[in-house]
Amino acid sequence: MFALRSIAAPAQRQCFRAAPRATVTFSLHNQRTYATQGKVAAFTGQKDASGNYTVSLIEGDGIGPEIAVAVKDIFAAAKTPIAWEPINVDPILKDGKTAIPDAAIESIKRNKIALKGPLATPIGKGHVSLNLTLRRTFNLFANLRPCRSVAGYKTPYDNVDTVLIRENTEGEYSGIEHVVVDGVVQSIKLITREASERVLRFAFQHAQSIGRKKVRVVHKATIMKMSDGLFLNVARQLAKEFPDIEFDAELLDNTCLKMTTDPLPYNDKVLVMPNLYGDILSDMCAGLIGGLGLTPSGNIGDECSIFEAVHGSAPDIAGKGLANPTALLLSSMMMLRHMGLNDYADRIEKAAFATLAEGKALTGDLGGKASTSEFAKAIIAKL
Ligand SMILES: NC(=O)C1=CN([C@@H]2O[C@H](COP(=O)(O)OP(=O)(O)OC[C@H]3O[C@@H](n4cnc5c(N)ncnc54)[C@H](O)[C@@H]3O)[C@@H](O)[C@H]2O)C=CC1
Ligand SMILES: O=C(O)CCC(=O)C(=O)O
Ligand SMILES: [Mg+2]
Repeated sequence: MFALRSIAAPAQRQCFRAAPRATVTFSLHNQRTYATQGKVAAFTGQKDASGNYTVSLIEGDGIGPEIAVAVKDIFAAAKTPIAWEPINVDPILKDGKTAIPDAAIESIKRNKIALKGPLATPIGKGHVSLNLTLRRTFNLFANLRPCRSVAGYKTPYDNVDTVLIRENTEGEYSGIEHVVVDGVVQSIKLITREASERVLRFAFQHAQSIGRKKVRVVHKATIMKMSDGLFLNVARQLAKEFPDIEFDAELLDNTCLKMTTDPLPYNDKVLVMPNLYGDILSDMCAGLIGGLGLTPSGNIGDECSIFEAVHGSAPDIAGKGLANPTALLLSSMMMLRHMGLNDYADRIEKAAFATLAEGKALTGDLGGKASTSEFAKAIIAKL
């Protein structure tokens, strides 16, 4: 996909991978974590004449096509009633702004649902992030990012089970930047009552539906008194509508300290926060359980939803068959549950967790030697 991009190519970046660790077994099966309940509108896609739902598929950049093949193979082996509709989201310019091609927009609008591999973003000059463009185009206001320890894969923290919800359409990612004078630039963090209220409402509803009794806003209203202050005040007001949910708030830096010291007190909460904080905290949470190869996400909107891993295109390992497809696979499990295909999700997820727990066919990020496709085949063998 890179080669086709007219606007710019992303720079390679130096990254690190989680160190391999020994494995132990413990059990952790709270499938409600990987659900999307609390959504404002239910999935309304229709089956075709063969009984399949059509899902728009963006394979993405870097490791995207490799992990997408793994998910497609597993879905085919599980006879999941999904017909994939591959779409091309190479950016176009509309009125001087980065936009998604019309055919891709129509596909997602028609199907109401998409699975997406990572899309790379150029640093500095070049097109606006296509990930953000997709979220804004379809008004995918809530980015749900659950993060759960993988049974059998030992990290410094056992039984992590965090649920993070990130405002997904504005905040620090509004993309409103300009040069004031040479050497001085301004970037506007836009926070609106409307977008804050809809993501906060989603957070309270999601907490109710997954049986969590606490919602916590993560913020920096001490510094960004007006913008984060508005987000926090809207949350305080909204909390009155949910008397069964305990509401509180925590400063972002303190949250980072506490989560990396002991994440377990966060297992009974839903965390909700402005855009950038959620972006950073969700990668941090991934680090608690074994890395970005393991954490899924859903971009939830009223009319359609797009499911994707938390991670990016991983240029350091792309094209080598090394990528861990678990994060995209778990994202597709969230997608299946969102579509009401819970039995398929349960079955595939069980096979995936059994493969991870067994530890014989792990990818390199988890200390194993298996390729992406060998890992996928091991899951298929357990279906
Ligand atoms: N939602 C999306 O599509 C996202 C896109 N990006 C884009 O991805 C590109 C690369 O960004 P980076 O900062 O390198 O972050 P990254 O998430 O692509 O990679 C960070 C580190 O995690 C490892 N990693 C990520 N996914 C993995 C997997 N499935 N299996 C094994 N290891 C994995 C990578 O090898 C790398 O060492 C950038 O252009 C960025 O804009 C970044 C994050 C999210
Ligand atoms: O769009 C990008 O380039 C990065 C997005 C990102 O980091 C995320 O969605 O977590
Ligand atoms: Mg990110």
